[in-house]
Amino acid sequence: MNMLPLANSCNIFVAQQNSAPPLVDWSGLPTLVLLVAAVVAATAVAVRAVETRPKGLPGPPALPLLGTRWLFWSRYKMNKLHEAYADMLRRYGPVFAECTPGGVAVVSIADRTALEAVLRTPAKRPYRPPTEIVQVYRRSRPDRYASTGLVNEQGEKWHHLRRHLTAELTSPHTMHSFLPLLNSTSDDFLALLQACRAPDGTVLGFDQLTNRMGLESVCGLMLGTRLGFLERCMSGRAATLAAAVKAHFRAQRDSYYGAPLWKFAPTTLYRTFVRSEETIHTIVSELMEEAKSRTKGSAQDDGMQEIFLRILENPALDMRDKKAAVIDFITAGIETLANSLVFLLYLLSGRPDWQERIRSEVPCSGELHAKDIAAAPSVRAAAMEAFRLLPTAPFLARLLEAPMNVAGHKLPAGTFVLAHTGAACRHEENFWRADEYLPERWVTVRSPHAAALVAPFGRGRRMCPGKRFVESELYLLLAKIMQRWRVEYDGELDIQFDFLLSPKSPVSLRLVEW
Ligand code: HEM
Repeated sequence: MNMLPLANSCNIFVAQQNSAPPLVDWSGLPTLVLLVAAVVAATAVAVRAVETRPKGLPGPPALPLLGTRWLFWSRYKMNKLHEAYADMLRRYGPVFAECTPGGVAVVSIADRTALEAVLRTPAKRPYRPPTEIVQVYRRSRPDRYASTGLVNEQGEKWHHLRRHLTAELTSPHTMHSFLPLLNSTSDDFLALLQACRAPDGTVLGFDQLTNRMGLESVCGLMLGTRLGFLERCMSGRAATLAAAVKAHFRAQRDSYYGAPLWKFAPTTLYRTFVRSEETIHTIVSELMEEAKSRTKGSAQDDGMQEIFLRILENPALDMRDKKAAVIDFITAGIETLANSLVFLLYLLSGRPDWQERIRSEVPCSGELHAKDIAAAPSVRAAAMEAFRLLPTAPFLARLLEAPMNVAGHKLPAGTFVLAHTGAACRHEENFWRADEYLPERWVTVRSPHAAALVAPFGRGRRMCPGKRFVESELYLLLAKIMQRWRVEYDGELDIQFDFLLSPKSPVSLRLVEW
């Protein structure tokens, strides 16, 4: 997802109306005119940056031209953004405002009542601020992109894409049909783990192996075929794709929180982003072509093939949108899934008793069916609790559709809001022993228990369409790992913000025979 759900640029209104090429052509502009224009623009922006914070809202001081972004270049580190927000929520309270260099207020909310109100708002076409760098690049490539894609589009265009692209992905029938393939993919993943285990059970670079699992399973789901990313020696193509996805997320983070120079000149950041986007496009296009030629002549009618084929065959969609959708689904699925699995196992390593409990609830070996998972509430509780404590998307971005009163502050329609669900879930007012990993709270509820705040896949009509698939996969993988090994991890996992919360690579954990 470019996750997309996270913070994004605020110059979106301008960018949306302006389909001019992204980068200024400096060569034809006399320097003096340019300088005068820059000074006038800078003065206007500086005045706005200081003025636009909603009245009475606390927050860090905004500087001319920089807004509050200077904080991410001085006091805080961009790769520790989750800690930066935790610190700001402590300093300024559960509702505070930042200012972008463009002078737009971004209101952070971690107050329960306000969060519930924002997440409950029943918008028909919820507006999630797009990632500007993706938008700018895709608009500069009309040969490849008919739109900026499901993740970044808004309004009717978004609704059209969502309606035509996600029905298969979100259907229980599809997931049911996909389960046998998911079983065999998970078995191959376990075989890979086994092959990479040292004699004491240590698996070095576990996160990279889970990335390959994410890649294989999401490609399997979208393209209807196994691609071999779980073979012992990873192909150069898989490694390149995984690296490009990581670079893609990081570049989105830096484009938002770093200096916005990429908007004016083709900086290294912009070029890195373009390279990652083009690498992903090229590799996924190849995979799609290969999958298409494989499906020719094979009249297999299973749920997973339907996703790919139905997207390709849908006459209501432009071919470029179909391709972009498969690319976006694959990009959205790899890291999110891998990070969630690492977080889940890391947290469980501190609860050997809960691992025993899972093991006692699942069959000893063999293929697992939906009914086996349904009969193992401890599996679902373990995953839910990991999503509460370490969600890979710790906040959701929205533009308010209507004015809203938030903790005594009047926010006008159109306000850019960051809903900090992750931070609110760690608050003692919202959860009993909030900072502890206690899966039992999802079996026997202990007050306080603000379950509505746990929103790892977002909320409302823009909620993640991969949710059903991810849940099936995480449950299955966890059950299969627990069938075979218990998990151990020494020390504390180092977590960083790569536009998603991610474990700092490489992660080593131990898979020990029962
Ligand atoms: C653990 C795995 C995943 C997590 C935690 C996750 C989380 C999210 C979140 C938080 C959002 C934003 C929702 C909102 O704004 O309300 C989102 C959107 C999205 N996700 Fe996921 N996701 C995951 C996996 C996937 C997978 C596997 C796919 C595709 C197969 C996918 C495709 C998308 C798409 C296309 C969107 C944009 C939807 C829209 O704007 O209409 N995600 N995801």
